[in-house]
Amino acid sequence: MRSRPPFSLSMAAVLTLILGVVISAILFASLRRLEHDNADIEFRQHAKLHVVAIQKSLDNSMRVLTDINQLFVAFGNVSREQFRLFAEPLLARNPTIQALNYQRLVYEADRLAYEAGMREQFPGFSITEKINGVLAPARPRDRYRVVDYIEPMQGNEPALGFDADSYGMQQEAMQRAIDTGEPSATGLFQLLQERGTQRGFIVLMPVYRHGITLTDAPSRRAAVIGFTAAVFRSSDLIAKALAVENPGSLTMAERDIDINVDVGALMNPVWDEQSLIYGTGKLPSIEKSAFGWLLYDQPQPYRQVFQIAGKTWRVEIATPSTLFTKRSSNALWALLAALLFSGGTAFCMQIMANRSRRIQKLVDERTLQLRSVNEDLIADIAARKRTEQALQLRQRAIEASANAIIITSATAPDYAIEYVNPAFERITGYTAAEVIGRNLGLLWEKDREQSGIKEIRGCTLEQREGHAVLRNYRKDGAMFWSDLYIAPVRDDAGNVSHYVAAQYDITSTKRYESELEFQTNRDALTGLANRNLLRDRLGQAISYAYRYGHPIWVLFVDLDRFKFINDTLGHQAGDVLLKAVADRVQSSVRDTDTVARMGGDEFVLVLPERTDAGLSTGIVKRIMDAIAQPLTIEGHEFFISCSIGVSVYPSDGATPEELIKHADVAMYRAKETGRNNFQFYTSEMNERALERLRIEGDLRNALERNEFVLYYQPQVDLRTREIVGVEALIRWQHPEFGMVPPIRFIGLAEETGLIVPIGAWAIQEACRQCKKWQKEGLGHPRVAVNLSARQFTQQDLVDCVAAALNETGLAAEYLEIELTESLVMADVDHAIGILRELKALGVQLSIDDFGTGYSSLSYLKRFPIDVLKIDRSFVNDITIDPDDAAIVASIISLAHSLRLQVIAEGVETIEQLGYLRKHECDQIQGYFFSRPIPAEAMGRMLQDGHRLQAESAGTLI
Ligand SMILES: Nc1nc2c(ncn2[C@@H]2O[C@H](COP(=O)(O)O[C@H]3[C@@H](O)[C@H](n4cnc5c(=O)[nH]c(N)nc54)O[C@@H]3COP(=O)(O)O)[C@@H](O)[C@H]2O)c(=O)[nH]1
Repeated sequence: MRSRPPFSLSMAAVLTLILGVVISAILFASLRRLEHDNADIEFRQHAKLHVVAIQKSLDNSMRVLTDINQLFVAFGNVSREQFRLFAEPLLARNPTIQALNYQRLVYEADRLAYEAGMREQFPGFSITEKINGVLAPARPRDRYRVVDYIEPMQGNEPALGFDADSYGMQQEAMQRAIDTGEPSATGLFQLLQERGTQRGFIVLMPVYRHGITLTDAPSRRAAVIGFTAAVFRSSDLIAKALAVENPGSLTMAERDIDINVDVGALMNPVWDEQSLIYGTGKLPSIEKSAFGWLLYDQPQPYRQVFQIAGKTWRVEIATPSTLFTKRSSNALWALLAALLFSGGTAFCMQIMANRSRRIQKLVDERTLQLRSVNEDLIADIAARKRTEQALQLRQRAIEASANAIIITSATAPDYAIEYVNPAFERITGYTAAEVIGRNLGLLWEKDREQSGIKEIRGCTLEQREGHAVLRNYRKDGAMFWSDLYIAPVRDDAGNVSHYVAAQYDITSTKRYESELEFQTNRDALTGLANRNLLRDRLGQAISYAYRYGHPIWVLFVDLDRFKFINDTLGHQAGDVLLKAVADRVQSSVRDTDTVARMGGDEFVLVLPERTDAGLSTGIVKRIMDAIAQPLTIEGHEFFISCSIGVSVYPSDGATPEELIKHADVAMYRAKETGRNNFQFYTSEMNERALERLRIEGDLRNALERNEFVLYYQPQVDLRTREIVGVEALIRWQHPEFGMVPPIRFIGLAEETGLIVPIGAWAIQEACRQCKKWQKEGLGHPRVAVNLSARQFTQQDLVDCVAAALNETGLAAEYLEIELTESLVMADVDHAIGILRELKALGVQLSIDDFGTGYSSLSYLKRFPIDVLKIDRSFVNDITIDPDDAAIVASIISLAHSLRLQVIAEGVETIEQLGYLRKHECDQIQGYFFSRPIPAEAMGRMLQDGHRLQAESAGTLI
């Protein structure tokens, strides 16, 4: 049940009411003002009429008096009868006049006669005066102003014969009348004939002797014989005047003005009770208040002053204040009507406000309900939208998934596919249309021997989740690895209605795993086992051998001259060679044997002995033979040999590390004994290997200990037979091992980087020595210094050479830098840059071991070189190998065509010398002339002027 709202005034209603009241009040005030003004105007109009009436009445009376006076002027002597006849109609027409009389001036002398004559008509007549308030015969005096004629007689009898002069108050008026000849009124006094309390007055007008010319006051006084007078009862005069003016009504005020009118008429210009001849009400008091007009009708008093009969008359008309409702209630009614209207309007407003409030409340309630419903609706819509969006998102996510998603029916036995996403189509090559309705097994139907298939089947039978890695097959038959997750989908009742399967293509992962496995255990270049797998396999083999008491052979294979091939042909060619060797080695052994590559050109083989086939050196030879087979790389045929060290389990070691290390030591020994052979490990070999390690350690301190020396091998000019140069060749004077040849430590120094400071020392020392010889006057041979690969890549090589020249003072032209052909060909552009810088110093440049590499003629042209040095290996066989002889001849010819000097090294025999001379080789170097010798010996040779023997040269050629 709805509760009634608490009553409250609406603002609109209150404002309406206030406005209504204000308007009502204004309306009321306006109407009241109007009414009041109307009443005022009306009052003044009527007041004027009153005044006019009074004035007219007085004027008329004065005219009557004048008329009666004119009677005397006209006739001189007027009889009583004539007077009566004349006065009666005048009086009838002017009822305001109490009486008209003629006052005759009677002198004392004439009194008796006069009185006697009068008694004839009026027995007992005598001139009278008022003595002590009682009429009595007038006391004798000079002159009497006797009321002789009086009309009407009735009511005025006491006045007949009265000596008016006995009233002193008339003297002034009488004198004024005489002097002016005009009517002149007396003051107010009690008339003789008055019975009541009313006062009266008399207006006198002189009667002059007939025929006298009146020029001035004295003549008038002298000529005056009497007076005509009009007698007025003051109140009656005004009352009658007002009545005459407004006949049929008591007062004009009562009839016309409809208000009480106070009229005051005075014979005085100022208000004076004594001179008040007529008065009603409370005149002259007028109540005045600022808002009196609002509630009371009281017009402003009307005053008028005028002159009549020598007197100033003042008439004042006022009305007492009366409640306006007495005569005017329009304003009140209007006020009431306005108030009622305002109240009604306010009430209506209140009702409307209440109604609006109720409606508003209802609207609010409905709005709240609607809002609540709306919010619920919005929330519902939002929830639906979210659900829809979530569904769409899932749908899109499934569609966008990079992995295959399959939904199948849970109905056995088909478990038919109902949905597959685009990823499934992409991965398998099947379209959705092709697989829908079929069993997911179509992906592995040609490869059913997989354990994962059993797991997936178990999942569907037991209605559970599951996972399996499977080999699947695309529509085109290509295999791919699939990681398949399957899960049951339950309906609202909890029954399995479908299965959802997510299929991840893990082919790349599998490939990566196998690659990783390969990288972890395999040599990337050859695919052979790497160190890891080798250790693992060797460990397993040791375990097996240990258990069954079988021996194991570990072969350490190192290719001979591989570095040369690698340096000359480049890494790519080296790789080809290594792969070929790997294949040959692999195919030389049993599948169960392990072939590993240790890095570079080193291979290790694990050959466990088997009961069916024992181990023999035949296996080693077979391997060496396989490797020694000719090999063609980039069109060049190579014959490569190897050195093999063999260690045997258990005699040479019990661990993989020991066995590999000892095989390595044996391989070194094999190398030392002339390459292309094999050596079984012996304990002595180990000592030598240890010695090598020691040499490496000592090499680091050799420079500081000044253990290096330079030997010099002379270079002889074949035309002059004189020594024109020397090659500086380093030697290490080891405190224990004696003189160590460079072949034993240069490689080690290269590997360790020690070649850089050692090489720098060699350049410095060679320059110093050469300069010394020059200073000693031993001629000017140039000194050639070998530069290793590591030095050639040294940043400050040029600075180093320049410093050596500067510090020793050797002229650059006497220094020759020897670089191997393979070194400059490794990076031609770099080499050209360095060579140019070196050449800019002024030094000579020669290419060492020329012929062993593959110098391009175009490159050769670009190199700023001076000398080509024919490799010893060609020189060695020029007398027995026509090919080498041809090569040497070609090199000489080529060098000359390029305007280069040619020097042949390794000249040991006179035949070699003869061949070289024949082919115009420029210089030779070799044991034939001199081995490398210490500096002192070289100095002596220079000093001695040692020359190539002409006989020998000539003989041999
Ligand atoms: N980077 C540096 N390499 C150097 C330096 N000193 C030497 N070497 C290099 O060491 C290698 C071996 O040098 P070495 O044992 O001194 O052998 C030289 C000669 O003794 C040898 N030779 C000279 N004539 C003959 C000969 O008639 N028969 C023969 N069997 N051997 C001979 O040849 C070596 C000089 O060869 P090459 O340098 O190619 O002219 C060697 O490669 C040196 O380069 C060094 O300071 N720095």
